[in-house]
Amino acid sequence: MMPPEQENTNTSTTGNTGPSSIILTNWTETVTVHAEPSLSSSISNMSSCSAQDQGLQGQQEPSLSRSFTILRASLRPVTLMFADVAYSVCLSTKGTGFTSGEPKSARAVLNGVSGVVRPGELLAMLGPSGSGKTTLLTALAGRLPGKISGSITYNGQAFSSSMKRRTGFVTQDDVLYAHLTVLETLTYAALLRLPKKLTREEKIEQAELVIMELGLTRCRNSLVGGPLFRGISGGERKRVSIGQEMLVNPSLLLLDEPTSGLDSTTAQRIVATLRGLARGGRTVITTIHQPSSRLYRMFDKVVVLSDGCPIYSGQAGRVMEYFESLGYNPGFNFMNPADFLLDLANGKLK
Ligand SMILES: Nc1ncnc2c1ncn2[C@@H]1O[C@H](COP(=O)(O)OP(=O)(O)OP(=O)(O)O)[C@@H](O)[C@H]1O
Repeated sequence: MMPPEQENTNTSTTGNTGPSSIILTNWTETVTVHAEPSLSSSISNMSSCSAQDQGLQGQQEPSLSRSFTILRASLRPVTLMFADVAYSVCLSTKGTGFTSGEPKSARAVLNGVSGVVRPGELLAMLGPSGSGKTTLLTALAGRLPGKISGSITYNGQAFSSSMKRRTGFVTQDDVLYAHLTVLETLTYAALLRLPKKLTREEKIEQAELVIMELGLTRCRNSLVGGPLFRGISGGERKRVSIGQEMLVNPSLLLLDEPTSGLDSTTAQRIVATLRGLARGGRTVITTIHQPSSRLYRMFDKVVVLSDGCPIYSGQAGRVMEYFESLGYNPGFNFMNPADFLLDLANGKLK
């Protein structure tokens, strides 16, 4: 099955999302308006706040507007294009694999995957377990070892160290220190990762802003916790991990299963956050398992993988129309498109 559209390969940004109207405007607004903002309401303001931002500039503390300007300047629109991406892993055919003379066989993990994501867009990768979502995400983040065939470009260029600095990657398994509080975790991340141009106070301020933006105020002084003692909840952990990447204001943000194990309301808040980050001028890509139709509607684009092969890559809203044109009919009108796609990817619909 072929992807439905060969997307135009020019690298211009979409619509009105440029570096001049980014999420950080919302952070300042949140600080001035809410003690503990509702995430969805703060997110809903994101894409339209450049005018408000200008209005607020005069009222802000000097340090806040300075750090805001420095971070805003670091945002660069990134158009990510991947074409015909294929990747194989070497497997030992017998024995333990510890001796170099053993015969090896290759297993294709990705096969001919293409797509394009522009600034302002949120792309979701769907597919059954083992279909290659994490492998593709890791490849797009420039972190996959070994040879990848096909092409992956960032504004038409290969992955570079400057692109690496502008990329945020949230892995499925977080690496957080159990004995630190949420505030300490994000403050240390800010002190270590924010540019030297910012003062210590400005960096701490950014950590506080991210806490508010992600609705973590209630647990800001709670220990993160771990396997040996209980700390913050699973959803809060995910948001702390996302916050660590949000702090550095990445232009390209990739997340592996940010909603796994979460209730539908928390999952919706996280996807709303991601959409808000995209609308602020970023390029956002996430893998996701079994999204509800409410979540599905928040995606701009989807790539659906089945055993490493793409069965769809394009606009999320046109998926049903595309498969209907191929003769695949869900049979009733109110089906969650994600359920339909996963049935297709699992080979349940013939
Ligand atoms: N280095 C490797 N060595 C062997 N097999 C690998 C390697 N990397 C990936 N695979 C295999 O490739 C397939 C795709 O893995 P991947 O983690 O990308 O799937 P996924 O769609 O993200 O799965 P899940 O939803 O369960 O996380 C799996 O069958 C996995 O076992």
